[in-house]
Amino acid sequence: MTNDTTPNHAHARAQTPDHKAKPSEAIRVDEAQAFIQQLSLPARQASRVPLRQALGRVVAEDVVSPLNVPAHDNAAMDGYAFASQDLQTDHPISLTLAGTSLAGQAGATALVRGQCQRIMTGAVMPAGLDTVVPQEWVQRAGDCITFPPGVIKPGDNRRLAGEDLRQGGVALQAGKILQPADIGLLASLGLGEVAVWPRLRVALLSTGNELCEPGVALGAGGIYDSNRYTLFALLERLGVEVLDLGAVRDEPAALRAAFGQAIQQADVVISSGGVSTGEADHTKAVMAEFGEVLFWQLAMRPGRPLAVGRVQADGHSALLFGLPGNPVAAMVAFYAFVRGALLRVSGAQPRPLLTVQAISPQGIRKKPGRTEFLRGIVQRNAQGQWQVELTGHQGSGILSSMSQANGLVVLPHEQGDIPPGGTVEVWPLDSLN
Ligand SMILES: Nc1nc2c(c(=O)[nH]1)N[C@H]1C(S)=C(S)[C@@H](COP(=O)(O)OP(=O)(O)OC[C@H]3O[C@@H](n4cnc5c(N)ncnc54)[C@H](O)[C@@H]3O)O[C@H]1N2
Ligand code: MOO
Repeated sequence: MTNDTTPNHAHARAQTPDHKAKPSEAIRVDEAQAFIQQLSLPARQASRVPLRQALGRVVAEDVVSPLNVPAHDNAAMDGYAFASQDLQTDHPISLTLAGTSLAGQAGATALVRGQCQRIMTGAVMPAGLDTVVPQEWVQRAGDCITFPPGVIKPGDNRRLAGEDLRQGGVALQAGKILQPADIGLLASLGLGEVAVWPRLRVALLSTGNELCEPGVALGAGGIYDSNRYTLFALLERLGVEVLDLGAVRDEPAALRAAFGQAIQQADVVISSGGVSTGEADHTKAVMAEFGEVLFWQLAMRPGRPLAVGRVQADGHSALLFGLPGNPVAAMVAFYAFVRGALLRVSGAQPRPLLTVQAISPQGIRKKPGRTEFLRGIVQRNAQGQWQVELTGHQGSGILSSMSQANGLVVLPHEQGDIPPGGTVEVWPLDSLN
């Protein structure tokens, strides 16, 4: 990493009033991400929740397995259990039936060589027996069962105690975002509760005098506030607790009251609008009153302006993300900077985003020197390869192109034009939490 990419440098440069920032001075996306990566929240208190309320929550401490799963060696097939020494012959194997073991019964008494036990899937293996021959393989005449040599190896069709989870081992690591399989895994350990971090509280507001609430007649010069609805949905899908503080007029007193309330009530404050260079904007000045806020001009499209900082009100501290007002820019900035940060400060150690390398049949014009995010539909072509088609007009106010898309094409900073048939990286949006 050169000096150019250190967070400190990003910090210093971001202090420059953004209306003076020339495009060449804009901050790189990876530089901004690295800065955001080191923002943190004060320590929070974990609590235990019942499994049915744990989906999507973040595990606060390693879960150590209190028992072996399965608890006993058991049969993986319906058939006959026997001792593998009985396989040491080139002749058909003949065994004498001693009894029956069903799932849910305690282990049967020990058997000896030459004996076998009728056994059902999941039943505890009788002591001394280590192999199961499936019933399809045997011929049975009264108490005698026979099967050919060579079809079964020692240990076949037997599940070992602890082969899924070993007592004393870490079954789930702190930082895991609980998925359906994890909930089942905790249940398989007999645990009814799990320690999780509290849900992150995120206050959401939009700024601008033009904003009207959906459901109300649109005033002259007005637009409906869509950002608060997309952002609310993005946050809800992420599993955080959202405090919707509404649309705030671009007036210092109103902004001061709204940001003050947001900071006091939430871990993270997310606003949209007012972070660029507009004449009427008081948003940036008010944000700056609450703490150390950086007003970035980013080398990206869409989503050039972004405010990031740590703010305080009444002794309560919060992180602040001021997203650009244009609807697509606000969403792209959320995906590029906010989503990962929210997961991280909520205690999660998320796995890296799954991305797709897709062919773009159409060429794409791209200037090196900025990261571009384009909306596209990614699907398999007739040859079974991933292929992406852009969803029309890519202006940062064209929310319909985002609505049609199932992925974001990410063209990195240094990238130049993509020739027809070139390969691009796509972030699949539909599969995200
Ligand atoms: N001279 C310059 N002008 C602009 C620049 C620049 O660098 N120099 N940057 C442009 C870019 S890029 C963006 S993005 C916008 C961002 O500006 P703001 O964050 O200050 O946002 P606003 O000016 O408040 O609004 C921009 C645009 O978005 C609409 N908007 C705002 N909030 C909402 C909402 N909640 N729901 C739907 N739409 C919203 C607003 O009406 C404007 O049309 O600035 C460019 N200008
Ligand atoms: O953030 Mo702006 O164009 O990049 O909409």
